[in-house]
Amino acid sequence: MDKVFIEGLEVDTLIGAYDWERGIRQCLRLDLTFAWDIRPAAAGDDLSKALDYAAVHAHVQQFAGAAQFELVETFAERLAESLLAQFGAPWLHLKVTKPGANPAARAVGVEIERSRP
Ligand SMILES: Nc1nc2c(c(=O)[nH]1)N=C([C@H](O)[C@@H](O)CO)CN2
Repeated sequence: MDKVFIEGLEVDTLIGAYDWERGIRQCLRLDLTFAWDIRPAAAGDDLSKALDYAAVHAHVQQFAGAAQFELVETFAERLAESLLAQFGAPWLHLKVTKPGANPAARAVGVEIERSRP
């Protein structure tokens, strides 16, 4: 299956399990890959048949703006559900990185693959 991807998308959200994190917003970096047959869009040079990565970006920003999760796991799981339902892709891979969460590491986070039920 073909893929449509967005790499290194940065969003601000309320995220964290510790008390000091509940009153601030932090950056998460997202790498998203969707399974998507690009041939119909390419055949007609037609955005309406493409998985519009600008629309995906807007959806992710709105989601992150409203989210208040403690764990990156919850953020990833709920965002994956929301994206699959909204855009109708059959499958996605999502990596959520929380930069700076662990000063001893370059980055920490989670990586998931989910399919549309
Ligand atoms: N597996 C996880 N471990 C931790 C998380 C998390 O979301 N998933 N979160 C924290 C804290 O919020 C930390 O990021 C603060 O720097 C600790 N461990």
